Amino acid sequence: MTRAELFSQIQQKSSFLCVGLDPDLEKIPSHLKAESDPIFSFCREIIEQTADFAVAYKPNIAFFEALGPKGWESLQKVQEIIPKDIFTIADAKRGDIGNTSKLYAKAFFETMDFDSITVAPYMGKDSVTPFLEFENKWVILLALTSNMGSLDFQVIEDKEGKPLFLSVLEKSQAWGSPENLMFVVGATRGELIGEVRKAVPEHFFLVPGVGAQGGSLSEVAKYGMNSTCGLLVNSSRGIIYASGEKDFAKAARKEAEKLQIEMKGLLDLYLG
Ligand SMILES: O=c1ccn([C@@H]2O[C@H](COP(=O)(O)O)[C@@H](O)[C@H]2O)c(=O)[nH]1
Repeated sequence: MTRAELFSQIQQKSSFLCVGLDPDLEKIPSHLKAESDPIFSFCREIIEQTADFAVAYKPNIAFFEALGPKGWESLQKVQEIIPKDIFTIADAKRGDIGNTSKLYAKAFFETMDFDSITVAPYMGKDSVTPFLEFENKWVILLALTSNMGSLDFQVIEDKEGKPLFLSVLEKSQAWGSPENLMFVVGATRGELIGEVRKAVPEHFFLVPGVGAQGGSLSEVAKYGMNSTCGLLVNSSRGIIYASGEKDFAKAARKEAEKLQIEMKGLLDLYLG
């Protein structure tokens, strides 16, 4: 999917919502456990009920691979039923020496057909560029993450006072372009989102951390929105576990709709 197509989806749906698919066998409603593939059934119902409001889905690979071969099978099935006009993100946080990254890229872009993958920048250029060699596919590079531990390394300043996350943004911009490179920026990072936006005015951000982690959607839009929205805001637990009962998918729909309504207001406010 191109950046223009993504923005067009955002405009059509008045939404920049990414629904996170983090299906945990211990949390899904118990009636689904009688199904042959409970994880797939859970995700399918969530997707069916939220697709009107979502411009992206982000399966977190950990929740699938933890289940072994069966989990990979569920993941492949989930990826295949996501409507083709909706952007897909494999939240896998990969990255290794070039030779190995190439195979990670093949796994998620060819064996499976995800539009994008999250990648850790720590191993540098040769660990990231193999993912960027695939046409119409995206790398979403970790820049300033939503967790407390992001303060351990990402904000450490160099001799000139520049924090590490800004060095990551500046350096990596040369590896790709706003057409194939996005950045992960946590919703919990408040005003720092504005610093990231200054460094990379054109690129899309994947923003996890609203909902269960308490990040503010209005702050994200205030500091992070650009003229083509430039934001995919993710909520996982806040949507998919809105209810643990038989009505879980309807409850997920309500939560997704609430976020979409708030997003429409923000798009109207900032983009007119
Ligand atoms: O900085 C990051 C990067 C990735 N994540 C992932 O996003 C979702 C968030 O889930 P919630 O339930 O909405 O908190 C989850 O898959 C994380 O692994 C992140 O939270 N922060």
